[in-house]
Amino acid sequence: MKKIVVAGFKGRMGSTAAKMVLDNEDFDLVGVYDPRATETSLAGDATFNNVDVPVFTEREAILSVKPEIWIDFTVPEAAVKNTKFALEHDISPVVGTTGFTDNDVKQLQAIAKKRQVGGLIAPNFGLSAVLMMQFAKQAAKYFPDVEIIEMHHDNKLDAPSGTALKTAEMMQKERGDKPQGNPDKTESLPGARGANYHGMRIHSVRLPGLIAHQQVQFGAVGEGLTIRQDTYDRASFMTGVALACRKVTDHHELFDGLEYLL
Ligand SMILES: NC(=O)c1ccc[n+]([C@@H]2O[C@H](COP(=O)([O-])OP(=O)(O)OC[C@H]3O[C@@H](n4cnc5c(N)ncnc54)[C@H](O)[C@@H]3O)[C@@H](O)[C@H]2O)c1
Ligand SMILES: O=C(O)C1=N[C@H](C(=O)O)CCC1
Repeated sequence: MKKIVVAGFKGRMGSTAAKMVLDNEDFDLVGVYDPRATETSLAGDATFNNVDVPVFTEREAILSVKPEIWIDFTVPEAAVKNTKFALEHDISPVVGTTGFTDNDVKQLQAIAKKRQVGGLIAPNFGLSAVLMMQFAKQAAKYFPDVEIIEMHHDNKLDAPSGTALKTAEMMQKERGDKPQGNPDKTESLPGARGANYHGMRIHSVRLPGLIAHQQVQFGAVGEGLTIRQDTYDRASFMTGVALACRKVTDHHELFDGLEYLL
């Protein structure tokens, strides 16, 4: 049984992940962590089947339950520190928190390599999102003019989304740098044309009712192509999280994207 701790268990994704761990017979939920928690055990919480799992509000204390895997759905600033902490204690991180910079990822990968610990940081654990990114990369080779419209719930902290940034990075590898639109354009309202990633524009929509959605829209003379992905339920991320928990400990490096474990 894989001994797993979930950081951010009071949140939308952390609570879904903790339930997923409890629901899988090859996983053992040895602890949950969230500074926001006031209880000391999950016993008495029907959401988590009243199981007697210790609740931690201090990171160091988690070492007492000797986890092998650290699932993280927290906030960017905490997640970078949590991932470093996990790696330095030979715990394999499975991180879904978004907002990591390229530099954060590189530094964490260096720690993982040095300590020979396997792990994963993935901006999106949905299989449809992984495929959407791969299809977009493929299309960008032939259609370099593209804009990303990402749409999320209005409680989301980071913008653009981790998925949009990763999609743009993957497409940039195919299309390179290319300014788009009219070079003489003006913006009567600043930001009207969205964020600029190597010439590609990214637009972030935040609305109640949404979960996570993305449209990658390509345009060329006389034709267009739109690739769209929709997440209707956070449960959809759990197949990818469970897969990562089963596979990361077979590796000795920190991967940046679920596609490396599929
Ligand atoms: N990779 C994916 O597939 C995927 C899917 C959904 C969301 N996300 C990302 O997951 C993250 C969490 O999203 P959410 O909607 O669950 O947010 P949320 O606000 O509902 O939950 C975040 C939780 O983290 C806790 N937290 C804050 N600081 C912490 C710390 N130092 N240690 C432990 N916990 C801490 C908060 O108290 C809160 O309960 C976001 O970055 C989001 O973009 C990723
Ligand atoms: O709910 C969120 O926040 C999500 N964030 C991810 C991102 O930033 O790409 C994607 C899944 C949902």
